[in-house]
Amino acid sequence: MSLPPEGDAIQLSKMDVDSSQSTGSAVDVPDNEALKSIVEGMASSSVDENASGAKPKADAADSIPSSSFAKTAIKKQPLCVLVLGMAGSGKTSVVRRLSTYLASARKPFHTINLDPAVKSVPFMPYIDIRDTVNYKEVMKQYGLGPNGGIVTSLNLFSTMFDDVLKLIAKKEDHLDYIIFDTPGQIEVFNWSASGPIIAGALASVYPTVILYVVDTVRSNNTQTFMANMLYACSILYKYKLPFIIAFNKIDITDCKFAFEWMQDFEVFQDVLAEESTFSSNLTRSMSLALEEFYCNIKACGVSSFTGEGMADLVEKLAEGAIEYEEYRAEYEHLKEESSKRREEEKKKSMDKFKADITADGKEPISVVRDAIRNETEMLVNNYQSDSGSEDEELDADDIEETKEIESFQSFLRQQKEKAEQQRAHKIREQNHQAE
Ligand SMILES: Nc1nc2c(ncn2[C@@H]2O[C@H](COP(=O)(O)OP(=O)(O)OP(=O)(O)O)[C@@H](O)[C@H]2O)c(=O)[nH]1
Repeated sequence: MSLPPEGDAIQLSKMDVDSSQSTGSAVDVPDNEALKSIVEGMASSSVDENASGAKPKADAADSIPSSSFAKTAIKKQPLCVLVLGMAGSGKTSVVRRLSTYLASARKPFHTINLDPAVKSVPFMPYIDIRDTVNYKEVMKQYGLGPNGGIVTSLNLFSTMFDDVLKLIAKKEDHLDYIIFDTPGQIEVFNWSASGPIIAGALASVYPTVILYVVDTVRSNNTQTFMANMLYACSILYKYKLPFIIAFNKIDITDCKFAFEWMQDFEVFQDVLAEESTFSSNLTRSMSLALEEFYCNIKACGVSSFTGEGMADLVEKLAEGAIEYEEYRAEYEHLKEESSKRREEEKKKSMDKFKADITADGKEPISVVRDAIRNETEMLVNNYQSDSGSEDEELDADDIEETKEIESFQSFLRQQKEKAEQQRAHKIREQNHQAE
């Protein structure tokens, strides 16, 4: 693990995957301590301002003393943009183009690469999963194929996502956007454990939106369009975060048709009427179900090649950030409700416990009773077996021990009687109250 030279994008530690343990042994847990030291180290290192678009250090706001009301009253938070989409839809290209656009608009941002299998990243990521998890070693050590390796790598990475949050927190005051590029296969993020962990962790701290990239050229086909929309719908309802669809590659095909299909159900039906396959019938019936989904999303057309539509996309992201506030309110409400529920459950079990406590308040009756019964039975058994052979001579120690046993037995009997009396008293009281 080595720190990048000052001025480079900061990287997480390389996960220690020891190739000598290649047969069936578990991959080492990510080196959190090393990460922590990097977090500390970051305080003194600087990030490449030009590559990442971060604000110059000598910002006017920085010259305001930290005790200043103006600086502490308004806490700026970056907008997290999770870029998802089918394989080859152009996620990475969109992240790259958006980065260029934000840099030229002097909007500070960072990019984070969550794709462990990507060969090269055409932008300078602030955090790169490949610096933490070696996906090929994961495949080797777990005996997995490429997809399993990607899923496992992302799952491993998500276990240390709190460290990623700490790294982000170090820079949050200076950032407007944090853009996350995700693995090529959408199911890796969407249906594995890591997706909800990462999205949930981000959304619980920062305004977060999902940017769903669609290949407009391929979506010209009604069935591909419907498959894309069903996927988008499942993501929207799964994460319940503000959702933006970016129809990419509009330099090849205009995305007007897609907007029409989304806005006007009949136009889509007319196109489907020209097809008579079984799948078009299925698509027809499904399109009805998606009407409500279309009302809840924002869409725009972009080209990662020409940069067309980037201004519109940034506008949609800003709307998403506003919409997120509703999510935050709901999230806070849910959090409050669940903590209330937990409190009530705690109180209920406490009451139950108190009701089961003896008069001297030391132990629940049932516990004392069971302990006494067990002890008594054990001692009586021992005593009987010991005294079974009358011919045996008892030495002084044996006599002493027998006396002790007898006296302890009598103590236990008393305790048992006391406990039984209390129990009977309690039952009487309960019956009395019931009457
Ligand atoms: N014409 C055109 N091609 C594009 C555009 N955006 C991406 N591409 C091309 O589409 C292909 C896939 O782009 P990527 O950015 O790698 O897509 P991705 O979704 O990140 O791909 P994976 O992560 O590997 O699934 C590449 O060949 C890009 O050059 C665009 O706006 N216009």
